[in-house]
Order: sequence, then structure tokens, then C-alpha cells
Amino acid sequence: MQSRLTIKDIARLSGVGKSTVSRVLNNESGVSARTRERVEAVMQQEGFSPSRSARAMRGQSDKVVAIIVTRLDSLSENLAVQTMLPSLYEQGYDPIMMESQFDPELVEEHLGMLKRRNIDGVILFGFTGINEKMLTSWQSTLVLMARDAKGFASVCYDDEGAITSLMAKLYSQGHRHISFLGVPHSDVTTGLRRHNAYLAFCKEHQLTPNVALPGLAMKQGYEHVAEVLLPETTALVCATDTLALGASKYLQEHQSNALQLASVGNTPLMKFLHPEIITVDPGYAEAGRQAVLQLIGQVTQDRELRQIVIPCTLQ
Ligand SMILES: O=P(O)(O)OC[C@H]1O[C@H](O[C@H]2O[C@H](CO)[C@@H](O)[C@H](O)[C@H]2O)[C@H](O)[C@@H](O)[C@@H]1O
Repeated sequence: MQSRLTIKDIARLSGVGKSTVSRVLNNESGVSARTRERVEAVMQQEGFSPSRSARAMRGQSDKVVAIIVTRLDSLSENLAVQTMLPSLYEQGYDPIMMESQFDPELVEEHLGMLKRRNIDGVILFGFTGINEKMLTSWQSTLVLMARDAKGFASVCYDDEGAITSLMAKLYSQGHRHISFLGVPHSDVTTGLRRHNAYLAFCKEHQLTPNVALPGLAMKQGYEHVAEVLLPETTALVCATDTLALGASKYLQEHQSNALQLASVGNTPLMKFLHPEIITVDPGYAEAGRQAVLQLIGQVTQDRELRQIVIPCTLQ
């Protein structure tokens, strides 16, 4: 059986470059009528139709939704995306994946490109620096993940509840010297809200707080955990599984295995490597499902812009 022809093959058979074929497919200017006719004739002769994903990238598919994650290597975002994709396929939508790297300018660029390509809707993993103004033209066709914004649909996690339930569990086990490893306050949800929930619990139960806020990276957990280890510390709450994985590597290397760790995430990697760590599941998978339901509702039925908070579950 002959394998599927690509744009490169069409370019070769027509005697033009790939970009010219691409322009013809996109109906863009900059191609003479003669060349356009030649390329179209070759495509017709060869029965060429661009792949589904290639058409989706150009906004030529009937139904296309973009998912803009902050990091392609984020364990938590991947869990949400894993439930988004089958829900989108089920509804006949082609997804396009993009990455923002926590850069608001990159988000603006992506959104501009998606607008020009007439994409049906966007699921955007939000972060500090994203503001309502840059999202205005998407108000009815966008769902924000992990952040809320006035006038926009969103799916958020219960950041305070997640930390409070971990602290309550450790407290019920008799721990009275519980340290906290988290994320700087410039990150409002994973950083500020989770840290504040830890401080509030300490205040209410007259515990002495002991904190370091290095960041989201596993290496930061590894490098900074020593700062919160006092001789009396018996437990450590980490704002994320990733931080806890870094901290746990350090603790193993320094034979500090007596410390009880707890973290927010309940990711498969954590459950596999460290089933002894207490985790709380913020509901990433459910958040992914809810985001797609919300977005498709907005796009097809004018659904109201809801602000959904997924309840967390102590494991
Ligand atoms: O280490 P990860 O598996 O990536 O999990 C860390 C946290 O990631 C998410 O928060 C971060 O990204 C959000 C966008 O998805 C952003 O709004 C937030 O400010 C970042 O901290 C996730 O929402 C958290 O639950 C994870 O703990």
C-alpha cells in the first residue's frame, strides 16, 4: 500500500517549495495563479488531503480547541490534559497543544495566532501576569485553569483546603513540629494561598511555623529542604508533589527517614515511588473533564461563565 503523501511530497511533485504548498492550502496571497493551479492539480491528481492535525493547526478543521499549558513537563497539568483530550475527541473537537512557560507575552502571541485562525475555543492554564485585558476578546470561548478572573469561566483547585487537610491529618497523628516547603507569594495559588493556609493552621493550633518558599522545581525541593529541618521537626508539608520528590531524595541521602512527608498532588509518580508519603488529590483529572464540559457548553449552547472549584480529597 502506498504511504500517505505529505506536503513535502506535493512540493516535490509540483516543483515548488513546502511554504508555497502551505500558502496554497491556507489560501494565502503570494502565490501566482499559475503556480496555485499547478499545485492544486497535483493535489487533486494524488488525492492529497492534509492530515487532521495539520488542518487543525491551520484552523481548517471544523472544530478546533487549543490547550495552552504552562509547562509540558508539569505532572499536575498533564493529569488534567489527560482527561481533556478524550472528552474533546468524543465531542468531535481536534485539540492543539501549546506551552506558555509562564510568559504572558507568549500567551498573547499564541492567542493572537489562534484568533487569526478562527479557533473555536481555548483552555488556558492561568498564572500570575495573565490579566483580564489580554483575554477580553475570548471571554465567551475561554476557560481558565487553576486561576479565576472576573467575568471569565474557570476551573480552580481548593488550595487552602488541600493544605488544611494535610495539616489536620498530621496533627491527628500527634505531630506538633510541622515544617512547610512551598512556593514564593508571587504565585498566588500554589504559593500564597497554600502558605497562608499552613500559617492559619499553625496559628489556630498554636504551632510554631517553620517555612522555606523556594519555588516549583524538584531541584529546589532538594536544595532547600535542609533549611526547614530543625532537631524537633517530625513532619514536613510540601506545597506540591514535585517539591516533595526533591525533598525526599535529600532526606534519603542524609538518612533522615524518620520524618513524615505530606504533599499536594497525589500524582502517579509519587504514589509509585513513595506510597508512604501522605498526599491530597486536588482533582486534576476531574478539573480536565469539567473544563471541557464548560468550554463546549459555552461554544455550543451559550452556557453561563461558571467559576468551578474542584474539591480536594485526602488519600
Ligand atoms: O509540579 P507540578 O506537577 O507541575 O505541580 C505544581 C503545581 O502546578 C500547578 O500550579 C502551577 O501552574 C498553574 C497553572 O497550571 C499556575 O496557575 C500556578 O500558579 C502554578 O503554581 C497546579 O495548579 C498546582 O496544583 C500544582 O501543585
